[in-house]
Amino acid sequence: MGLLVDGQWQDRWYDTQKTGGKFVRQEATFRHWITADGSAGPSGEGGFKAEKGRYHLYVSYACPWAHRTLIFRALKGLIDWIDVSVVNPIMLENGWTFEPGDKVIPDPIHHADFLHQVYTADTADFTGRVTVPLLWDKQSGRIVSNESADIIRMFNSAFDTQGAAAGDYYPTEHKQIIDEINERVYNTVNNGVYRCGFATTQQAYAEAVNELFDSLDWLEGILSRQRYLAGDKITEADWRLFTTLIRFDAVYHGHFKCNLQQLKDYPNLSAYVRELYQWPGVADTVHFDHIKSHYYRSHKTINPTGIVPEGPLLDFNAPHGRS
Ligand SMILES: N[C@@H](CCC(=O)N[C@@H](CS)C(=O)NCC(=O)O)C(=O)O
Repeated sequence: MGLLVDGQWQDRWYDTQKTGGKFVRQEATFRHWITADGSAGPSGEGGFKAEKGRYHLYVSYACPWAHRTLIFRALKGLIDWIDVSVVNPIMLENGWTFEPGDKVIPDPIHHADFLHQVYTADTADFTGRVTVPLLWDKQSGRIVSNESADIIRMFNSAFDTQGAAAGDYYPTEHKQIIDEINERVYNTVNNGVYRCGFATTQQAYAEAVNELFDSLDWLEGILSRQRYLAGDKITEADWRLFTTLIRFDAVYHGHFKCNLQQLKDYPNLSAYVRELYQWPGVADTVHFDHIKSHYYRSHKTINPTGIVPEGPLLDFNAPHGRS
């Protein structure tokens, strides 16, 4: 684990000393948008028009943020439009790599050994973390975005006039409620599990774990009254929650010490995760081999032996009963 400083790779773990043991995630750096006509989006510059075959997505199958983008690519029928490279799940002193391994898909554009080379191909003196997902424009030779929340919004609508699959996961009438849910889910659940796992003081961990389980109780309550988080239709808010929940019992409960309960202790949340897993196209985006080996083998400060546990045994194909 490391970062680029003036274009040079440095092997450094997250510094939590200045923040009282708390893990603080850095803001993404590249914030341009693909739009239907190439006009500028809500941030960044214009010039990124939605076109078949023009963009390339770099992901890790382990990463919950990258996972969102793979789900939207599948839901919106963009699999043949946007090619994907998949990094090796083990992230150590060189950060994300394309070291050959099961399900690793190499980089056909830069033939990179390391993901940081793709960042410096855009900005030679780049300073910052080298994260997935990363969306690359083959035409201009530039990074479009490394922010998953933006990338799923682009995939949701930018390609619609050119024949993407139907479905609007951020409908105008529900934007406000989706934004409100996203805000709490991001801070206390999506990033909350990392705040538990990467905390380096008891107090920082305790704060994060209590907020996480308060939010899971709140979400369980919502799902006991309605089918999806924003009402009777599935939205972006559900998919953003899903990528954390699907990893919960397998990695966050043990490895990140999110262990006041397991997901299976929440009847509504666990049935809901099964329903979303069984959604057409979604199971193909879930790879527990990469998920488990990434977390247990990459974070040496948390799991020095690198041993990957055999369990728990999970069956996301069991009937969900949420009709
Ligand atoms: N804001 C980013 C966060 C992405 C992110 O942190 N990805 C992790 C993998 S789960 C990563 O690549 N971490 C490498 C690092 O921080 O050095 C997004 O949502 O796209």
